[in-house]
Amino acid sequence: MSNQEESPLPEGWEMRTSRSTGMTYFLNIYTKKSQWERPEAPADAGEIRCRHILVKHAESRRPSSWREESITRTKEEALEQLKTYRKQIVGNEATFVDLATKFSDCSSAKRGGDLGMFKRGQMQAPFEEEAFKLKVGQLSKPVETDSGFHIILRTM
Ligand SMILES: Cn1nc(-c2ccccc2)cc1C(=O)N[C@H](Cc1nc2ccccc2[nH]1)C(=O)O
Repeated sequence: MSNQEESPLPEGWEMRTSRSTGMTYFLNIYTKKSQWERPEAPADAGEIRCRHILVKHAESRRPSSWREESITRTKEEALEQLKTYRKQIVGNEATFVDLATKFSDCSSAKRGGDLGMFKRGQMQAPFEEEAFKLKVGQLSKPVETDSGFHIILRTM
């Protein structure tokens, strides 16, 4: 068995055997697309699902939310508050869903921060770029968009 056949496949791929030819092929478990060539990079997830916590500030695109009619905190204050939430989650002092429900400035707070499934091209670029890098279950670092500062948890 060659080294290649022994090394694990990149995330999101499965090795399969063709019923008709007996040849090995590779299946992207997200898009269900297959290829003959052994993949060298994680499978592109055509569509993912994430939760997020958003802390807006006075310079946000819409400095208002279900929590506060007029959001006046500074960008620095917003980022510090979001970092505090992230520390609480990483330290198991609070759950992502609980903090998102109570404190996220996005209307998705009512769903524990769940944004549902989305494809590339649907979210603001910095958010999309970070979200599609995440593995399922992974928590992002703080990400800035025109809406404010986010932390993202990929769930699917
Ligand atoms: C992108 N999106 N999805 C929902 C949503 C999803 C599910 C259930 C309820 C609301 C709200 C939003 C949204 O744009 N909310 C904005 C804030 C915001 N800006 C975002 C930028 C990127 C990703 C999520 C973001 N959420 C707002 O409430 O001012």
